[in-house]
Amino acid sequence: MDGLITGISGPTVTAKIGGVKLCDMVLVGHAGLVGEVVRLEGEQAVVQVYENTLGLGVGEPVVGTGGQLTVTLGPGLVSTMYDGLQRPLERVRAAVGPFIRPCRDIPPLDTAAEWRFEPDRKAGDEVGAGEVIGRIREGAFVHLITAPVPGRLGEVRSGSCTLAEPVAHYEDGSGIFALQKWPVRRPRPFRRKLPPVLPLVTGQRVIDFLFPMVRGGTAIFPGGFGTGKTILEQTIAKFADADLVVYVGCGERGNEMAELLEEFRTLKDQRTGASLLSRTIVVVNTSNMPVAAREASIYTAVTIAEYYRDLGLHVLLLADSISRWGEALREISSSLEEMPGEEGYPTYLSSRLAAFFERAGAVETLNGAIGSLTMILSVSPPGGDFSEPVTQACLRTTGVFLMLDAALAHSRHYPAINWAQSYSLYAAGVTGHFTARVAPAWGEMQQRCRELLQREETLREVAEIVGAEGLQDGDRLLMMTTERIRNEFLCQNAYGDDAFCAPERTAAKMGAILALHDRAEAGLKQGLSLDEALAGGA
Ligand SMILES: Nc1ncnc2c1ncn2[C@@H]1O[C@H](COP(=O)(O)OP(=O)(O)OP(=O)(O)O)[C@@H](O)[C@H]1O
Repeated sequence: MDGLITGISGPTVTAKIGGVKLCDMVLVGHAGLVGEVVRLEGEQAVVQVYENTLGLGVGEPVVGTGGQLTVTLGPGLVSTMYDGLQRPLERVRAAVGPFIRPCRDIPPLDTAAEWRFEPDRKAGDEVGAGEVIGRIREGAFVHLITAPVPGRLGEVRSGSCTLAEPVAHYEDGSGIFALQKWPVRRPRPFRRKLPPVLPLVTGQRVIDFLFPMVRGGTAIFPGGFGTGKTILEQTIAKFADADLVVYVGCGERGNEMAELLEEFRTLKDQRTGASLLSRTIVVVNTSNMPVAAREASIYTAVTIAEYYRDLGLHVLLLADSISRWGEALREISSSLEEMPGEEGYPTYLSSRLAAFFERAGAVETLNGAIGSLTMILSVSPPGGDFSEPVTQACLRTTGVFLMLDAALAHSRHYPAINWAQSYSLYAAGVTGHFTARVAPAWGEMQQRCRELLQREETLREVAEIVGAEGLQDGDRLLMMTTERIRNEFLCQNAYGDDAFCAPERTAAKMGAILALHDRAEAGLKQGLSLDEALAGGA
């Protein structure tokens, strides 16, 4: 399966090569750049190259690998920062310096590191495909080492091992390794999908209280330039109630990713007290990296997330921003001279995004455990126009829509989530959970809060005409209460002690605001003036 480059157009390369299939991974040029076959016409293959093609020449070799683009999965993924092709960036920097260039000899997982293998099965046991034969502990996570094919075990090790050597052998001498490779475009299998009903606490009051997330759900927050997308993604990454966080920096600034890593190293996980990095995997494809590799980074990240989900964990995938992936699809599609769809995006944009969102969910794994993969993705609509194709395509498939409002951001109301336009399709189910477990009045308070904010919307128009003084005392009280809701409840400074708010405190805060409102309202009914009613109620 060797061929030759016949043409190059940016990241798209045509090659004369036989025996390759669609989506096969090929190595392009003398440098062995990683690419994927995206079109086949007889012996002519069109290859999408995920690395910088600068200096690549016609006539250079193209070598088929006989398989698809894969990720390597196993112990050692956690705390690592990868690029879209799963190169461990810190080890690459140590080897070749800060400017990454193709280097195939640095494996994604450190094959020299020692792990402790605890066998579940012994020599002579008959095992089925996918059956667990032992486990390796990586910090708080337990990796299940499974048999790739059915057979009888000839030898099973116990104790110290590296990823380079087999932890067990079949009777025919073939080895079973603790690491496995999985094609990124193929969703990992599970026994069955479960309805996502358990809340995912983010620690952001506006989300947990008004637009709750569930484990296994999907959320997007579109917002124009500077509306706080990155800060919101990072705050959720720090405080969300997930076992593991996979954070994808897709086409964003490199310095933001560097700061994030530095912060994660020093910050502690609320639940375990360990460093936040010990529950985080970062996949970066910063704005200066090849655009086409954004496609690879998204799929690499989701496959890693699925692998940890299959260990029975609640995994949260955060991507900032999904629009940069959309832009990459547009660029790739135009270099392939495909028929453009809306605004130049490929016609398959919606189906590609929908298939990606389908990989989220709560599942019963093949081993009978319950795991979930939740996705919270930021969207950067150009010019803050939410009618653009990527936002619209995401809207059709996501359960939570958090609209970041430029006007709120300009008035420094953060997180700038517009409470009138956003929604959560999971709210009904999750409210019951919070009502039963956190505060009996949760559902009722949520309802009242929504009503107050809605009534304020109407009153605001009246107040603009007659002035606040022209309003009746009852209406002025309502305006005062909603101002408190907005400033003290919906606003949350990501840099202070208030960055995380547990559901109990969220309920207490809302309870206090509503109690004050009720006392003052009762005072008004008894004929007190607003000032007297507020003083009496305070
Ligand atoms: N919760 C918050 N608390 C305090 N400040 C915030 C909060 N969210 C955002 N900000 C402020 O808003 C600024 C812009 O936020 P951020 O960089 O996340 O926006 P963005 O939407 O990702 O921008 P871009 O479109 O450039 O990627 C931050 O530098 C910060 O000062």
